[in-house]
Amino acid sequence: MAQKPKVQAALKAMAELGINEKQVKPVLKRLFKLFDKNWELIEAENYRVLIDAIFDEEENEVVEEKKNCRNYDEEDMEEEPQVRHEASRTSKRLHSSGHESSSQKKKSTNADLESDMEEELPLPHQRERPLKRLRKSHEGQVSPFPNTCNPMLGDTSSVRPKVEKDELLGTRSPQQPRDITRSPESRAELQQPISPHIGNKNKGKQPVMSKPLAPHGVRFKELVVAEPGIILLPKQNINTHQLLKPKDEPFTDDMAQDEVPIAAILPDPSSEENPILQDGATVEQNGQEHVASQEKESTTNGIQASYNEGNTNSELATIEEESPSNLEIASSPLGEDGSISVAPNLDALRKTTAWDAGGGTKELLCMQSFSLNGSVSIEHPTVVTAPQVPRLPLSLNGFGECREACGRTASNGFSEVNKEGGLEDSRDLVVVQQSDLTTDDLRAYHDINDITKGAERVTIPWVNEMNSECPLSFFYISRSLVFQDADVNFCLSGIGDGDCCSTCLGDCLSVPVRCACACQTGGEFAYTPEGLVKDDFLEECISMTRSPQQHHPLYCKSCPLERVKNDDCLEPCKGHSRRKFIKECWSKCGCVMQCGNRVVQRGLNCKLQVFFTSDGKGWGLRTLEDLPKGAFVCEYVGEVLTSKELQERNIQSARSGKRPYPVLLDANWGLKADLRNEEALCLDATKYGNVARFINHRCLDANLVEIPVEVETPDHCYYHIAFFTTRKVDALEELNWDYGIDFDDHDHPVKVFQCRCGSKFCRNMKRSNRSRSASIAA
Ligand SMILES: C[S@@+](CC[C@H](N)C(=O)[O-])C[C@H]1O[C@@H](n2cnc3c(N)ncnc32)[C@H](O)[C@@H]1O
Repeated sequence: MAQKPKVQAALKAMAELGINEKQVKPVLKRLFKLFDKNWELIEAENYRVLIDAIFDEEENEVVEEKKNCRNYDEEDMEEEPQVRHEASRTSKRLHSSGHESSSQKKKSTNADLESDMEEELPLPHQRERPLKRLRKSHEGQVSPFPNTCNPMLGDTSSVRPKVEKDELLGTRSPQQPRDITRSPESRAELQQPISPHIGNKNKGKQPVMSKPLAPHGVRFKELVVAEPGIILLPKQNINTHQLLKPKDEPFTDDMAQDEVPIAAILPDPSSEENPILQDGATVEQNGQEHVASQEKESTTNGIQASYNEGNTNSELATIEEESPSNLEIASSPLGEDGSISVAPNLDALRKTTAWDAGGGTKELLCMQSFSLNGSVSIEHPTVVTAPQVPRLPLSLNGFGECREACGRTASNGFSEVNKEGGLEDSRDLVVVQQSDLTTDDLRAYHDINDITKGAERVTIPWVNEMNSECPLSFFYISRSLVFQDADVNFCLSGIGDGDCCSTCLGDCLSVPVRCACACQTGGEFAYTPEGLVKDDFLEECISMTRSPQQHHPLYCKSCPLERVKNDDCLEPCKGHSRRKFIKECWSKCGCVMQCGNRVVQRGLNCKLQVFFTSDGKGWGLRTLEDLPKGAFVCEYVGEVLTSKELQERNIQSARSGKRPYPVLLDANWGLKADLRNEEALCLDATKYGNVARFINHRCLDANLVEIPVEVETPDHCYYHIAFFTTRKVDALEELNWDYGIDFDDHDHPVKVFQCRCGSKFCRNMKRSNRSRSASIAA
């Protein structure tokens, strides 16, 4: 009986979620036994386990009902099947909304819960499968499952979703988003497994870590509404990542644990030379001393300078001088989106902002300082202007939205506005496994008119003319965000005078004298006044990508990729493509946002469309307008991971069958001696990404080339990967880039997928041919 108050508390908590006692008690009882009477486990994270188990229970019931329904169908073929299915669903809802099913009745007649808990009864449905959904209740929130996303309707949590007539009749159009506003009961439907990607193995059935809130996670500042339209940003570390369950990703092929990220170049395996470097020197593949030292003179002075500067206390003084000012963040896609105040403080954390271009949600993330004793706190001002944006209801994976019914929201995945106009972050929401989402759910999740959910300057529709599949869910972000440990330092003090053009005015391109930023880009502006990459610059970038061996790849003395494997024996570096950088003007520059040397930072601006390819590559991206050669299309946006974090994800993904799909930011890896793991970065767009995650691979003659672009930091560790057209691209052509995969590398079996690029230079095809001829020869 000692548990009674706890039982009551649990029942109360569930009641607040709209789950009635009769549903809760038998589940609670089982958990109690399962966890050996350990209430802590049951209570953890606002009864997360309990909620999950209740959903599981419901799911089983749904399956049971479906089975019964099927049996019934067999007996009675007269009734129209779709109607029956929907009727079954309706009946499920009715059961859930208070009308007891016979099974529930049985359960509800159990003896008193407390006394039951003391008994050592066999557990009827003891599951080994751990949590299916994660939930964190929201303080002060009336109901986490509002039945409406219309803020004007107030709390309607007690109202059950009515079954629409067309839903009953199965007449809802396939493109019509279903009302994703559900009661907890109706959410049982979401748990029914789906297979958006046929052939996906292990569809998200791996366990979720039940360890709550381990110390990783994207740390976003919580947005708190002080008054409509004004958001305060209290300091808080939020472990969003932990709330995200692994989900099926759009990358459908197996990748080995030691997968090579797609930006890694792999030297010709026939080449014997893969020199191990000595004394910090990098050596090119033919054994000559590497040109890294020359490179350092020409390209890494800035790096060194910024590190040195960054480490001095005098920088703090500089920051203090500048602190009262509001600085425009030029990296905003719109430039004018907001300003930041640079406030000196001695926090261990450095924060910066990333926000959508729609003028709505601001996401903040914390970035660890690596150089200063103090830190620069870049806080976004209180300028969120979407007070009337509705709070999202229970959403599909915790981040979806009810756009159809509610109009456009400013959310791009990290926070959302509640009924009162308050912003909430994603941790308050239920996370549903990707594999649990039905096609209809996904259709509702993605705005068919804009997969970016308003995060970009332009809308990007998606279309599937091939089948009924929908893009899998992911968090659309328009700017890369640090996952956790990456030393990304958007520190104004880190930008030396030589790295910016503070004395410039207007448009740097319009004056004959090259500004400091141009000097950082090899002495010339990379862009034409029309905003295209200059032909010779572009050609060199293309050549470096297509023939990396001719451009002397860079070899790390101790490659971060190899280092993090924790092997006893450190493997030699496999080589990294040499790159040409573009340095754009930024906040310390005196020029205007429309300066011709600010292209990537102004964000995506082409008419694009996500579409389902007809040649077996899944989703792809195409242009809806003709694009000239050298045009900026988009950048590759994702989570910024360290090489170690990448390795951890690789290990996890090898276990789960899902993998990250990283692109290395390795352009300076061979240049900087003793690169720390936290400086060896990559972008992973698996969960958080932008439209670039839909761009498919094409061997060699791709119509896009990736060019490293530095905006906020000149250290070459973190930079933007921007895609530019390699030639004129016609409207409706699919966009593609060469992932740099070496399908021939047997040491690292990176058979990410069976390449269907269709290029006559296809490396995968060549390999298949070679192995075929080898087997014929044998
Ligand atoms: C970055 S995603 C591109 C978007 C992806 N097609 C989708 O449906 O979400 C990379 C994945 O797309 C598929 N893919 C990309 N290029 C391909 C190609 N040339 N041939 C076959 N599959 C390709 C592979 O499954 C690969 O793992």
